[in-house]
Amino acid sequence: MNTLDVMGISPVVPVVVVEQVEDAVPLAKALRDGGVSVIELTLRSDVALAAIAAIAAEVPEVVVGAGTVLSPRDAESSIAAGARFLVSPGSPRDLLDAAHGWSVPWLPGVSTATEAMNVADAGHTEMKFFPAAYSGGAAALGALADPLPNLTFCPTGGISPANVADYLRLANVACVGGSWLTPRKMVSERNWSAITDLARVASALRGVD
Ligand SMILES: O=C(O)C(=O)C[C@H](O)[C@H](O)COP(=O)(O)O
Repeated sequence: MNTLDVMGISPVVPVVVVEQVEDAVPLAKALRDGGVSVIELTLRSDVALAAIAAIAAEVPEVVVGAGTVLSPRDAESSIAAGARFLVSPGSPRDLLDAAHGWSVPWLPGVSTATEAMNVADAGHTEMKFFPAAYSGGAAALGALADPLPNLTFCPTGGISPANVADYLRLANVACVGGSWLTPRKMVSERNWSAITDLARVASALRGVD
């Protein structure tokens, strides 16, 4: 599976924080049942790697990746746990160098034309635009398409049902990332059917034809 394959699974990639490892599998199934078969599970909790491993083993039809990959060590431990892709908020040199050795796709983060050009120079044509809403939003991202037509983005950060369509209609956007499919309260209450409902709405969104 290459980076564009991962980006093509769902118009919205849920960005998830799992605090209790036993929530990982029902959460993945709830998203799947709503038509969202991809998860960016952030390394922002102590159980994140265990949660990735549980989903990879028990819900293999859902493509689970690791988010908040800040170091080569994060990347290696995520791949060892079963992550099938990696996402970072930025694109520092140590990650760009180490990425050549990774066996799974990686979305480095950028928020400016210069960063996007550096990442492209390192061989990546797909990247995360972060934090999207605070870096000029859909208008800024759309404006990058003229000078950088070969690059494809997954904008993330401040995207919601209210503005998601502005991003998905851009020619240089393959998917968006967002935390709104798995609100913290719904997860802590284990309200899986409500998460399935949110996923169903998101999976029906359309990108550029
Ligand atoms: O953890 C990371 O690596 C991140 O890059 C942060 C996420 O992308 C945002 O937490 C998602 O943003 P919201 O949808 O605005 O909540």
